[in-house]
Amino acid sequence: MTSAATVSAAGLTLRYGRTAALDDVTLGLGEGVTGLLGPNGAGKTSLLRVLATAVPADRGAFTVLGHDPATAAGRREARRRLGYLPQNPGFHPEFTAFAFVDYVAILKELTDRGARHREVRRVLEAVDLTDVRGKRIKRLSGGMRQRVALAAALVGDPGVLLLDEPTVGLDPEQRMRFRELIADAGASRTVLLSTHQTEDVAMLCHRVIVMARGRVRFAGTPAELTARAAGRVWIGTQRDPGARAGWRTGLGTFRNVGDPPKGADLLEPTLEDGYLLVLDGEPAEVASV
Ligand SMILES: Nc1ncnc2c1ncn2[C@@H]1O[C@H](COP(=O)(O)OP(=O)(O)OP(=O)(O)O)[C@@H](O)[C@H]1O
Repeated sequence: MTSAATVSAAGLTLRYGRTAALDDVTLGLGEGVTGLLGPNGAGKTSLLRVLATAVPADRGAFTVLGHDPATAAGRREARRRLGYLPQNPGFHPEFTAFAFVDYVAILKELTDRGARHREVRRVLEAVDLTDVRGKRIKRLSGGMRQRVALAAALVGDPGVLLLDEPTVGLDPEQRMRFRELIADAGASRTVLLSTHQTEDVAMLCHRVIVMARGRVRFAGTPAELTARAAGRVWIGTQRDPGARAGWRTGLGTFRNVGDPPKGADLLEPTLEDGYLLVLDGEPAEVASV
């Protein structure tokens, strides 16, 4: 479903002292939801912060819907088209849901009070929070707070949404509900979704990017990532020496991922199996996203 890239990045590099949070990241995003997977410290938040224009990269360039944030005018245009849900949204707990989203709308330059309030009501409705819009944020559940943060990111109907681990801490039902909202948002936009949940990616995403140590290690479809583990997952009575990863299941057997022995009892791979193999020093395979 992707056609022309809506977000293109080339050679993005961001260093913190000796750590390369981003190391020569090149990618292209299109409409739909792209999942961003990677272990702790992989650089996911750094990538989202750079693309959100919250932090400038040390090297490299990118465009958002054709606008280049390297120039002041381009940055203003890019920011008008971006919605960003950061990892820790930093709510003021005394704000009501409405007041918080309204505050974000003011920051997004919606100066006409009537039009702004209509927009705030629209985005709160889109995330199903109309009934609690007058409640203080400190009185809302974690799932509701995440929806307030998503509403804030949706203000102004941005063409590009950057979501940093929005499903963390949600119970399965809330997570399902949140996935639906993200899928809706991705129907007509570009969404980049950072997550540790491989099920989020399997159930929701059109594309997936895997990062490790600041580099893109894989970019392709969820099916392509899962296919990386075809013929490489097997069941055994112990962790196999040929396994790159292996763990005891609830049934007491071992699920092994790696190089199976002859005659191994092979299992259908999951996206998580493919992800584990990509992380285990597999050669980088970067298709266009
Ligand atoms: N402000 C900072 N100062 C110093 N180092 C930083 C800073 N922000 C990030 N880093 C480092 O950059 C690297 C990438 O961090 P980043 O937060 O982007 O990873 P991540 O993939 O989002 O991790 P997580 O899954 O734990 O959120 C890590 O080594 C981290 O310690």
